[in-house]
Amino acid sequence: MIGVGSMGGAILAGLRAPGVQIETPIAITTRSAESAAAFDGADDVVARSSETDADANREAVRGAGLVILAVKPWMILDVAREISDALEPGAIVVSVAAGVPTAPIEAALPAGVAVVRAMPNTPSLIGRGVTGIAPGATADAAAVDTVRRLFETVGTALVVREDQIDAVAAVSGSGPAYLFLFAEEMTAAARRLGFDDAQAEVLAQGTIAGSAELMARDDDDPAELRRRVTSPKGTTEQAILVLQAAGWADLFDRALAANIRRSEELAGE
Ligand SMILES: NC(=O)C1=CN([C@@H]2O[C@H](COP(=O)(O)OP(=O)(O)OC[C@H]3O[C@@H](n4cnc5c(N)ncnc54)[C@H](O)[C@@H]3O)[C@@H](O)[C@H]2O)C=CC1
Ligand SMILES: O=C(O)[C@@H]1CCC=N1
Repeated sequence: MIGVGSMGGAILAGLRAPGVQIETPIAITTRSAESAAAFDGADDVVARSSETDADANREAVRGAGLVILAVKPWMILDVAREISDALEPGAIVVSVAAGVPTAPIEAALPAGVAVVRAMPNTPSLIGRGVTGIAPGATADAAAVDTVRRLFETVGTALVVREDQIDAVAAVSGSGPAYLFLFAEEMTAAARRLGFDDAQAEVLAQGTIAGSAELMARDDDDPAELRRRVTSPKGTTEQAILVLQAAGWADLFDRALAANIRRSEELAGE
């Protein structure tokens, strides 16, 4: 894995969780020596720093059947070119970068290397990720299956067409941030109602976490779960009316469209 920041780190933590069966050691690189040193002593990870070792990325991919590129979108092509001559023939290269299509990555790599795009999210850290996977032109069904199984070890994986990956990023890739924003705002609103920080955290964040878990476990859809809270002529109804009057449906459409526009821009940067 090249790049072990927020997203790479979440995938790595999910892969290292007890019960996950994966061939080790996992070779990783980070930019700083300090973040690589955080893995000193681990017997399942070999970490290198690209800052202190110019060959770190090439060394990490040597002999690897599966390589995950988890650096920033604007660095993906440089890193692909950098590791190109060290890749095993037949290796699978997965890019989790937002925006960057498979075609330029394929062009930066040797023929015979399969490129697959994946759009994961940070709940992969706790084995609850959602990942969209799309093969590039060079990836066959076996390569897609390998990548799907990899991401299934850290959550749920969905194979989509590449032209749907930006939309996956807008919904599930970025999705955790929308929920955390909701949690921030609800906690702040609870504080403004007079609760102290600890109380506001329990009331707001405990409710969001419990509701998410209920939605995950209950077969009923969110509309039905909401109905069960919203007594006719009750209190919830009044709050929902205020929220809906703010134009939520349109707001979500506009937010997701802005997200997709940024992916399209990233493709050209
Ligand atoms: N953060 C998220 O929730 C998601 C991020 N992504 C994608 O994941 C990628 C990484 O994003 P984040 O993890 O958020 O960024 P980040 O900044 O937290 O992590 C980037 C990592 O790349 C490393 N790095 C930088 N230059 C390097 C080099 N030359 N060689 C080796 N490692 C190098 C850094 O040390 C760091 O570990 C992006 O392409 C992003 O679009 C995709 C889905 C969700
Ligand atoms: O914000 C970003 O660009 C990345 C892609 C999806 C989630 N985080």
